[in-house]
Amino acid sequence: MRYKVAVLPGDGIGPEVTAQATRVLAAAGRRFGYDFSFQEGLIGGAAYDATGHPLPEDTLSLCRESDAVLLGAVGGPRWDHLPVHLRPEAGALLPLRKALNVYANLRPARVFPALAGASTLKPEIVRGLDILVVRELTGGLYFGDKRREDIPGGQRVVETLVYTTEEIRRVARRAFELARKRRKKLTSVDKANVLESSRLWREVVTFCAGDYPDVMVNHMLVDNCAMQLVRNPKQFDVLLTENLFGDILSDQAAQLTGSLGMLPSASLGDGVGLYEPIHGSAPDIAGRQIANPIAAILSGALMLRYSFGLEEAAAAVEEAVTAVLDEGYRTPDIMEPGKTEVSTGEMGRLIAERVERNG
Ligand SMILES: NC(=O)c1ccc[n+]([C@@H]2O[C@H](COP(=O)([O-])OP(=O)(O)OC[C@H]3O[C@@H](n4cnc5c(N)ncnc54)[C@H](O)[C@@H]3O)[C@@H](O)[C@H]2O)c1
Ligand SMILES: CC(C)[C@H](C(=O)O)[C@@H](O)C(=O)O
Ligand SMILES: [Mg+2]
Repeated sequence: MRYKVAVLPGDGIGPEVTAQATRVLAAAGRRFGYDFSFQEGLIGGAAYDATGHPLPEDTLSLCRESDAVLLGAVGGPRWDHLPVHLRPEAGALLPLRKALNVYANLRPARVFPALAGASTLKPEIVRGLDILVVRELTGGLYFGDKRREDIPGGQRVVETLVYTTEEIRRVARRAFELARKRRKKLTSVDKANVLESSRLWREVVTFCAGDYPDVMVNHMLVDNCAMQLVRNPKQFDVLLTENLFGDILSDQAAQLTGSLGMLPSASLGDGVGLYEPIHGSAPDIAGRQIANPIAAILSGALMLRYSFGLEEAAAAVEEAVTAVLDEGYRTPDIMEPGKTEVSTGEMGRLIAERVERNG
């Protein structure tokens, strides 16, 4: 079987980590007898520099014609001065998510056994942690009308937060389905004490819950949730929330696992899936082969699972990550005394070799 994967390395550490993710996917293909063809496309600042636009039409067609998309990261200070429609984030990443209609963003935060001591929290608080953040990805403040206007004495900005019943329902149903396959607990996070959009969110989630009587549901205000995530994160199974809250809470959840460099994501709609680590282009460490490629590699595993249904291959990649961490190999962001520090490329090679040998 042949799968066509569009690879969009992007900016900063994006190319360094996607190179390791494709290396591991190729190894999984050799082991399990699948053929992955990787076709690269330009996105972000790299695309702007080469073509004058951060999301060239060619890239969009490549993604639409592929079976799945693997993205590194976009953005960086070099492009921050550009008008908003040409910036890597607002001009490329958000339009790509919208174009693929990937409204459900799955961000699993799992603490690998070897990394319970790498978190900044006490090991007993995070050991065994396994949370799935389900973030709505194509609505909310990110996509509402915005404008900036001059007023006497300064300026005035308007941002619009729009959600429809259907937008909430489709992501909620995905989250309930996922909760059903896990520990059957769903926490919906909102700001219903202030925001009208959150009141609708809560109503729709409550209505959907009627179809999933086996899933235990609770609602939590986002400020409390941020606190609970560091106080007692193991109370959570699936965390369902809107776009902006999900962005913030997932970076926070990532740190529970030891590093932002550990958290993968799958963005799913009804067509082509988009897979990306949740971290950004990390300009502070780019080009030095010290970035952690595990988030990108685990995003590849999510692609195997959710886009291709190759559960055995997905599990083999996750087991290989577990094994390599158990053997004591670490990139600098998760380094601890007595462990062996390796580069981005070495970490990718070790995981790929494991996958190919025995998972
Ligand atoms: N999906 C994306 O493309 C995406 C996501 C987030 C941020 N960004 C963009 O990236 C740029 C930088 O943003 P930022 O610095 O706020 O966030 P960031 O996620 O790039 O980095 C935050 C911190 O985490 C570290 N870090 C991130 N990934 C790492 C990895 N794999 N291994 C080791 N350390 C890692 C960085 O070195 C930095 O100290 C901005 O332009 C931002 O808009 C893009
Ligand atoms: C770069 C930015 C637009 C993006 C987001 O906020 O969605 C990023 O932070 C992420 O988490 O994927
Ligand atoms: Mg983010």
